[in-house]
Amino acid sequence: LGNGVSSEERTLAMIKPDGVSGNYTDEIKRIVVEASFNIVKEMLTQLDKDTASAFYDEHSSRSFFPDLVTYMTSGPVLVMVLEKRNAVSDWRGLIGPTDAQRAKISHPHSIRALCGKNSQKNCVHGSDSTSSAEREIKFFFKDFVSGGIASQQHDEL
Ligand SMILES: Nc1ncnc2c1ncn2[C@@H]1O[C@H](COP(=O)(O)OP(=O)(O)OP(=O)(O)O)[C@@H](O)[C@H]1O
Repeated sequence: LGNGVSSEERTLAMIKPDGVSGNYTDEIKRIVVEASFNIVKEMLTQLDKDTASAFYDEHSSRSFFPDLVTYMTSGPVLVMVLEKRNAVSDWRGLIGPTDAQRAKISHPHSIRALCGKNSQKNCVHGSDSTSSAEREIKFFFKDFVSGGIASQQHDEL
């Protein structure tokens, strides 16, 4: 098209504290690259309580929320922006179901089957829709324009 618009889609992926501390980062990144995702941003960061709570705000009324925040702040996480066609659903497919115990049975080749432990310690995160992806990418990478026209951030000058 020549106007910078691409048909690529972006999603936010995160290797959660158990994945990073369990040394699964290299293996997960190998799976990401083999599945033809382009890693366009990455950041190793330690979430504090406010940041983890804000990220999972939609679950704030759930009984597991305090434990979820404790888990997500228990060590560094690796946040990545992944790009390919159908990135959101393809990444959700690769990570498998939320409950890693179930993943081991129903999706034995999924990432959560590989490195998750249960319904909380499930090793990785993936945006569940294109609108969540856009929100989550902005959450971690404020200046990063999601959705294809990433090269035009300076034209307000
Ligand atoms: N029943 C539960 N008990 C404990 N923790 C849970 C439970 N359900 C979900 N969680 C935790 O909260 C996170 C968010 O839950 P959600 O239902 O959005 O799952 P998900 O979309 O598969 O996971 P994520 O949003 O992290 O990719 C889960 O990934 C998990 O860490």
